Amino acid sequence: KEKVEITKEQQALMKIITDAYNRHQIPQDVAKKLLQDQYSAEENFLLLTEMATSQVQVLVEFTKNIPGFLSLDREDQIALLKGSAVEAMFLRSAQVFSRKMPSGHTEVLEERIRKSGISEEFITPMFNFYKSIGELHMVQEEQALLTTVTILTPDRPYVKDQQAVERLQETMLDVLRKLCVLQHPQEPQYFARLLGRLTELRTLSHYHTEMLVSWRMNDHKFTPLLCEIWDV
Ligand SMILES: Cc1cc(OCc2c(-c3c(Cl)cncc3Cl)noc2C(C)C)ccc1-c1ccc2c(C(=O)O)cn(C)c2c1
Repeated sequence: KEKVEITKEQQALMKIITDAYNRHQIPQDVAKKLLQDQYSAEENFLLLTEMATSQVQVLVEFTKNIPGFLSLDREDQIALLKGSAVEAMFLRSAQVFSRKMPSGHTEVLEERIRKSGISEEFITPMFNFYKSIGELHMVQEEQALLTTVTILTPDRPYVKDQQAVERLQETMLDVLRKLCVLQHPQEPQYFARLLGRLTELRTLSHYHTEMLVSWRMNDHKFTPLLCEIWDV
């Protein structure tokens, strides 16, 4: 039985990424708006759009703290952010649901998502994903590393130097694999289950493109930042 050991530099890498992940969160005043009492589909859409915009800003700041990311080709950095934003946001909102936010927030957030003009065919897989993430009971280091692995996916559209991204992603995957073995010794398949969620994320991301199209058709407006990152 090989002894799994996280090296000193892997420990340091994990600390940088986890601290950055915890430091960059949606500001409380934005999150609090979820509790205001208007519940129309319009109001819900506007609130969620504000959450998404704030979340993208948080994501950009977090990504800058991934060791090696800023050394990548500038255009590749943009391509990675555009290509992974939706998946990173699904991961984050899933973790918000599984973390059980302050009393009532989770229910309110679920209610607003269910009543924001998203068709049932997308709501079901979305909440199934939230549930499957919750069942993993990830520690915060695993959450931060899984988000980092998602951002560092080499085969996003328009990435030129895929090898450079692959090298960074492999570094993160190695730490995540060891962490899973150490955190879940009784579950040798845990790391494989985590990576399975990344496949589920890709499917959700395709659904999301259709969600955007149907919102557009109903003349819903997005913010400039979301238009840029989602090409809407
Ligand atoms: C919960 C949500 C939704 C959201 O996007 C909302 C949307 C989505 C969509 C959908 Cl519904 C579900 N998952 C992912 C997407 Cl990206 N698709 O389009 C939109 C808008 C443009 C209508 C963006 C961000 C959060 C979010 C994330 C983190 C936190 C957080 C914390 O970290 O402490 C506290 N709060 C209240 C959070 C809210």
